[in-house]
Amino acid sequence: MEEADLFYRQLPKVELHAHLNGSVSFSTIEKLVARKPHLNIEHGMTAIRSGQRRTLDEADIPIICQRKRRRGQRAGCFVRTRRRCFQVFKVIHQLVDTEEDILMVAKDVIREFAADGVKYLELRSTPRKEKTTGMTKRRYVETVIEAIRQCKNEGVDIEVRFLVAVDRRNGAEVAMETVKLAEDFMLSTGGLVVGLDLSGDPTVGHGRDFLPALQKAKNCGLKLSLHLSEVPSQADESELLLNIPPDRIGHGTFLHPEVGGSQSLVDKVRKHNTPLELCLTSNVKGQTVSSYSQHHFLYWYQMGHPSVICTDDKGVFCTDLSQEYQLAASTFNLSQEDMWTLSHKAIDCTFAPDLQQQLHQKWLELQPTLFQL
Ligand SMILES: CNc1ncnc2c1ncn2[C@@H]1O[C@H](COP(=O)(O)O)[C@@H](O)[C@H]1O
Repeated sequence: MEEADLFYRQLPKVELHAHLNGSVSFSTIEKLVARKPHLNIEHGMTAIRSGQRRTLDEADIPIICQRKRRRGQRAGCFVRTRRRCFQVFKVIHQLVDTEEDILMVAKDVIREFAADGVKYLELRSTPRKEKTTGMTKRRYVETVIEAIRQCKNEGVDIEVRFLVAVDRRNGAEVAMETVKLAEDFMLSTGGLVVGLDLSGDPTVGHGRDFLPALQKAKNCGLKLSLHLSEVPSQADESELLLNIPPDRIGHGTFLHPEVGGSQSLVDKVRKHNTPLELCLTSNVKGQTVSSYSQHHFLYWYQMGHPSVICTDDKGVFCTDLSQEYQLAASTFNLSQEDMWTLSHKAIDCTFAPDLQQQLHQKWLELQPTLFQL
């Protein structure tokens, strides 16, 4: 491992934007595929490798076609290259449809983040009911919580909290039910469930439909992390959602005036000092940002606004948090000390105020050895 790789791996980090099923690694996918060979799923269908890009919308897919048997080739399923980002999640959901799968996936993801030097992780996931296997939304959340507890008992060196996710595709009524579920778990898990996420295909539905559910969540003490302006032309929606206001913003790619947002949106974000969760590789591979150097990280970072580097979907986008830190440093010419400060400041953006002092302490303990490398 090169010295710079080692530095970013050993740098203590905070991950605040990680979708559980988007974070499933290659080795876990292999275990899932072995459990469900009848699905004929190949790894190329669950990840977007380097050099590959996908647009975010999921319309006019899947184009899962039967491959004609040619000499030297296995028959089976393949997906045409124009498959889009959100289709990939549907494939992963087919593979992860029992409590046993969720437990394995969540434990593997937690261990992998820990091995990557992440000391505090906020996982988010959409509770799913699966008729065929009998999994309920409540059991789904209970199983993720069980995975977090088991990792803790096994001594994995990471603190984990959970955000219950609302998928915008499922509409306002389901969103309200999800808030109720999140509230129940916030009260019954001793602080492991800390908030609510609004995510899903940003081109589907309108944020105004979710205002009552989001407001209810906020009123009952859940922290709000909202995907906002992830795609262009959502200024009206962002304006409405920023009025709540959220506690953190996912992506915020098109908030600023240079990319079709507005100064009024930027002013709102700045007024509340709302941290942004920024996911470089996800945005480049999802084609909402044309290249790393064009990423809006620089806009907010130069302003001194709280900006936290995150992975989004480390499995789907074939990345990890160390790599994202390293990419940001090399793209924007930032020093290792700058990246240290960035990871340290991320502690103040977590939804676990009870842990912040302990995390600051940990960072200070690790600092001398890190800079001796
Ligand atoms: C690429 N940027 C993104 N924008 C919006 N939502 C995203 C996302 N990446 C993932 N998700 C949301 O997370 C789900 C998968 O994890 P869970 O099944 O919930 O654990 C996706 O179905 C989508 O709703």
